[in-house]
Amino acid sequence: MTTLSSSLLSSSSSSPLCKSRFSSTPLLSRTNFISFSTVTSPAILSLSVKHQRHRNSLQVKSVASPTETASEFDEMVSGTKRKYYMLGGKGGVGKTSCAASLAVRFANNGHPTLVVSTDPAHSLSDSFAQDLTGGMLVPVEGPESPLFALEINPEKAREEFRSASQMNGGTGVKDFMDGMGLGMLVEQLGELKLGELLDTPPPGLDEAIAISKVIQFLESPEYNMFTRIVFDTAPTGHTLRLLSLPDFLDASIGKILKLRQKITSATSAIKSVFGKEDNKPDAADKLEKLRERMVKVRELFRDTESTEFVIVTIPTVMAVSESSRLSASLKKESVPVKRLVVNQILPPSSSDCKFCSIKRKDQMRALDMIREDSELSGLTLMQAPLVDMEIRGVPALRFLGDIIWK
Ligand SMILES: Nc1ncnc2c1ncn2[C@@H]1O[C@H](COP(=O)(O)OP(=O)(O)OP(=O)(O)O)[C@@H](O)[C@H]1O
Repeated sequence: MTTLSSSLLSSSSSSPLCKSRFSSTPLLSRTNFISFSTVTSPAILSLSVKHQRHRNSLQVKSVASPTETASEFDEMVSGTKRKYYMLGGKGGVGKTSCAASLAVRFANNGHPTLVVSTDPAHSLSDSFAQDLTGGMLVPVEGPESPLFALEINPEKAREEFRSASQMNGGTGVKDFMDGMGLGMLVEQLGELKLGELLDTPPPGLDEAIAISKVIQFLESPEYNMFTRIVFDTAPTGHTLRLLSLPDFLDASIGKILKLRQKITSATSAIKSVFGKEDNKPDAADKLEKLRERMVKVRELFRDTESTEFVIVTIPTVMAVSESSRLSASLKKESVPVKRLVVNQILPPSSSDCKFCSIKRKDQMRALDMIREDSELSGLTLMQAPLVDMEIRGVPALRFLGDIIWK
């Protein structure tokens, strides 16, 4: 266990691993960046070990001391029981890159893995440089064990949800009930505001539906081979709403089902007199299944045995503040959180331009904030350097994953 800020941000003697790709750019000309294209070994962060000052108690994984035996990743990768990793944080901090790199790392360590984007603004396809759209599982080429990716189309998933709910509260039932003089009863369905909810979905609804859709996939025998499921979730606000949504939806669907029961018993006598058939015999079943899946989503998020929420952040005051709030909210909702990934850290450099030295100081301040933050200081930190090119495709993700997930 070592300190974070000093070890990461102290200058290092020049290293063959750090080469500038910006030599023609005046602002960045004297800065050393981690270069994916020039680096062959992922052991970049060990460079900073000799510069660390033991200043605080933060646990920093990638600069592990020689006495440490089991790594964080050893813990994450061990066991064949299915585990879920949800990666979330502020918009643009690198959630997708970190989620995709973790999925590649699991697949390269023997786990058949599924990586799912539940962010309505998907970037998994961009990250893997492969078309993953279509709402179905797509095999990703490259890793040693099977890796599949899934981008859930939120609108399509919402439509399915809507049609399942309308089977009980839609115009078909209303017309029939109106015909029976019982329209008033059906109007109560309107008060549940489910239709409104689906017309202007609150942040989090798409994700709740997306995750329930994943559970639906995983229930089928053809997909039960997956032992690691990695979720690339939507930015913080959506995720927080998602946590309370399953309860809310569960309650709404529960009310609909109760009302349905009332309607059914009130009309069954009339139906038998008129000899009318119930033309949607499985509607309640479908809705009940949906409700059950929502309950599973809620349980999944709180299951310390199989699920972990990993917060991804960058070393800026704004991102750290948001991560702290996210951590507090997750704790309040009893969602298990153990690790914090700090992404885009400027790697050690022998010489700094003015821009970089200011940036470094800024990052140092943010890293100190993490160390002093009551919410974040208890988490194990995993660091990712800022690399000098966009992380796209399996080789680049593998490179990043080998650095972060140690
Ligand atoms: N460590 C890094 N070094 C260099 N570039 C990075 C790093 N991490 C992420 N990026 C780049 O930053 C951009 C945003 O990353 P990414 O899409 O992973 O973020 P995100 O948090 O998922 O974004 P959003 O909230 O919009 O979904 C991408 O272009 C990605 O390649």
